Amino acid sequence: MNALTIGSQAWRPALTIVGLSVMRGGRPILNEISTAFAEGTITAVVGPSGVGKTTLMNVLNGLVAPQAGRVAVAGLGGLGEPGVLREMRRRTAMVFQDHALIGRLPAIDNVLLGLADTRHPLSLLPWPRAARERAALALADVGLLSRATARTDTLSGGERQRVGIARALVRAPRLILGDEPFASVDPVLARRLGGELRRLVVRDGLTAVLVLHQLQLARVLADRIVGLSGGRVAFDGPAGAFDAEAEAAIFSAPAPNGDRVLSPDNS
Ligand SMILES: Nc1ncnc2c1ncn2[C@@H]1O[C@H](COP(=O)(O)OP(=O)(O)OP(=O)(O)O)[C@@H](O)[C@H]1O
Repeated sequence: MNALTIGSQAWRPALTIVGLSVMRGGRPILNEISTAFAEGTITAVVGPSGVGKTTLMNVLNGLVAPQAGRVAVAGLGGLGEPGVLREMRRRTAMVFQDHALIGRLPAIDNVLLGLADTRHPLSLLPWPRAARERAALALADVGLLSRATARTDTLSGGERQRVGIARALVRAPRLILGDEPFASVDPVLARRLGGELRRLVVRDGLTAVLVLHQLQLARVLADRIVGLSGGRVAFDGPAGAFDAEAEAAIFSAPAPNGDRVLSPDNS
């Protein structure tokens, strides 16, 4: 795959999307989208409500099949080709705003649930030592090792968010997909957690694609912003170039029902 340029830097694309079109409920949602996501970077996907951000994430994790176009995974091939989706899922971790953690379990046991697909679903055996060590390392990566044995429902909102991120990281993913991962925490904490995630993305050369509503967060956290409007890519460039004009072009476009769309940070 060709190098992906962000600003003046060239990156190795991990995922490349070419001519992607998706229909939902008989309506075209995404129209001939082409873009790429690079290793060692965070890409923020932004755009008005209903534009198709979650739909795009669902195409990337294979939950929604496109009507046209191709998603190519570096070193593997197209998502529709035999075995590629399975391997892609193995390499992918999802980060949610609500991690659906089990409150009565210690934090480390919630992290171990990230490895659930590595053993028999009905296994009653204790987790092997190697798995517990991986979980402890993931908790250390998010600065929460000291709370490993604390019941999850005694942790703060930010600490629970870190447990959720550790549960994603314990899978040793190459790709992190997040749909509004910081929507349930305040902007200051969102920035801090985002910064921690960013450090790991850079350290391990991961590829992160995050749907973000908070544009200020997208600007400081992401290397690159992909802005969707009217089913198309209306902005695709370095986060630093996502200026007021770019924001207005995306969020002032008429919504399908004719309403004007307000920018999320100003509404
Ligand atoms: N299963 C479905 N069946 C029919 N239409 C759907 C389905 N899922 C999504 N849609 C429609 O596709 C469009 C895009 O939805 P999507 O959830 O991708 O938007 P979004 O940009 O993530 O919105 P938001 O920011 O509000 O979460 C919406 O009009 C939605 O109603």
